[in-house]
Amino acid sequence: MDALDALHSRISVNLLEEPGPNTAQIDNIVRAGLRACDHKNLRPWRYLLIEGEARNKLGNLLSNAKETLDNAPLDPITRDKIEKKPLRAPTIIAVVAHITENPSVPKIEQLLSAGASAQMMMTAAFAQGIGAIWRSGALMFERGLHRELGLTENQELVGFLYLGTPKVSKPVPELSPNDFLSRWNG
Ligand SMILES: Cc1cc2nc3c(=O)[nH]c(=O)nc-3n(C[C@H](O)[C@H](O)[C@H](O)COP(=O)(O)O)c2cc1C
Repeated sequence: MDALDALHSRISVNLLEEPGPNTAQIDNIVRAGLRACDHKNLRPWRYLLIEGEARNKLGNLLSNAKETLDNAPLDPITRDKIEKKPLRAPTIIAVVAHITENPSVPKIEQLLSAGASAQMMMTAAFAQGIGAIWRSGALMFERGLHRELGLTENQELVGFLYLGTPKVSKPVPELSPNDFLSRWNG
């Protein structure tokens, strides 16, 4: 797919099924992430590939994170619902912002770069015909979850990219550049 076509027509897919992207496709997705704009070339991104049984473990961690945030045990129905969330896609890539102290690059810029990296990956997935949706939620910011995922104190979760074969197709919304672009003449 032509780069501009992908950029102009990328769309998220929330209903995904097997198979997930293959090794070469994942490599392409990560390579796209690595081309995000990056002040001082700090490379403020890391990625965790979560597939197969690891998705069940992630579900378990998400339930635990919910219990921590609520400071109360989950009822079995809610626990089951949360535990199944990662099973909505065969493949998940967790995008992590890796923040380093730098006098020229504040944390916000490094987080933005990690977000840009995630967006690049979303577009690379779309360009290869892979369905993808960027998911987050309050649980994503729970530090116990971070620790269990192996994140260090200077790392933040930016999002979970759910990847797989699209089950549905959606039209691309019509948006006009003129509704968002204005000229500033000083
Ligand atoms: C930082 C971030 C977090 C998001 N979290 C969620 C989420 O948890 N659940 C969800 O359904 N969509 C979430 N979205 C939105 C979808 O990824 C998607 O962009 C949105 O549904 C619009 O669809 P489109 O990308 O096809 O325009 C998030 C988007 C961003 C940028």
